[in-house]
Amino acid sequence: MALAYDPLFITSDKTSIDVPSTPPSMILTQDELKRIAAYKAVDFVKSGMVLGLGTGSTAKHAVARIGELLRQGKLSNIVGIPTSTKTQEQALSVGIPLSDLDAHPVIDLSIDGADEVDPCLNLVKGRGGSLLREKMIEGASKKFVVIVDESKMVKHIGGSKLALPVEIVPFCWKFTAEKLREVMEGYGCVAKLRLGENGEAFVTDNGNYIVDMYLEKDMGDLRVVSDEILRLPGVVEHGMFLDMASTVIIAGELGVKIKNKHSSGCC
Ligand SMILES: O=C(CO)[C@H](O)[C@H](O)COP(=O)(O)O
Repeated sequence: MALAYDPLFITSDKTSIDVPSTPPSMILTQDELKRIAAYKAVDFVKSGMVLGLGTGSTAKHAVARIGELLRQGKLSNIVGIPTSTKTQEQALSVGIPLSDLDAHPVIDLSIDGADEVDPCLNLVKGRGGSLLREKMIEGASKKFVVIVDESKMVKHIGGSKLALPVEIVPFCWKFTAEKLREVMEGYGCVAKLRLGENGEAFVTDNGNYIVDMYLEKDMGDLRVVSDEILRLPGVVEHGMFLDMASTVIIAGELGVKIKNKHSSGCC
């Protein structure tokens, strides 16, 4: 029997979604799934909150929704802390008052997308290039809600064909990229400087470069690998967000699934 898609259908942490033997009657695009996850996360937003505003094609739906609720008078007294200049522009365009971490060192709630999520809610982020500000802001948040479509769920982060991003200073970037490759050699690493649309090095909002680390093997102990990367002079930050997410909202063809950190069985 085909299952109809119901965006309000929410499974609990431990419930797995059964894959129907026939396709669902309503196929949603990846962007529609992202929007559903984003809207569900905005349900956590209350008037008076300081909010970390994420970056990317999923987070932009949350920013748009917060702006809409402010305009409708359903939310008030919100302060947004944007994780990129792009999000800053969007948030201003939809009427969200903005501030920064200096003025608001404690954030009530951050909402952002991710590139990969593992069963323990560890993340890879930064394929959009905003990993440093995202890690600073989301790390300062009492609650960090991650919004993804189901394609982002993986068994092990960093082990997919997509890269683990590392932000590095531009000074002698080849030297740092080579040191990174050496540290990650055991995982079959190819390190590539990220290029922008103009074919030049992609430059982050912080004036840095990004090296994308393509790994053939799963990383072992993520904390050990994280420490090894961060110890390298020239490295600013990497895209592994370990033990940071409080909740992950996953939108799939069969509905929305919410996973909480304390019931993931890992923490
Ligand atoms: O980390 C990020 C940007 O630095 C994004 O959150 C991540 O790349 C997911 O993006 P999208 O929602 O477009 O799939």
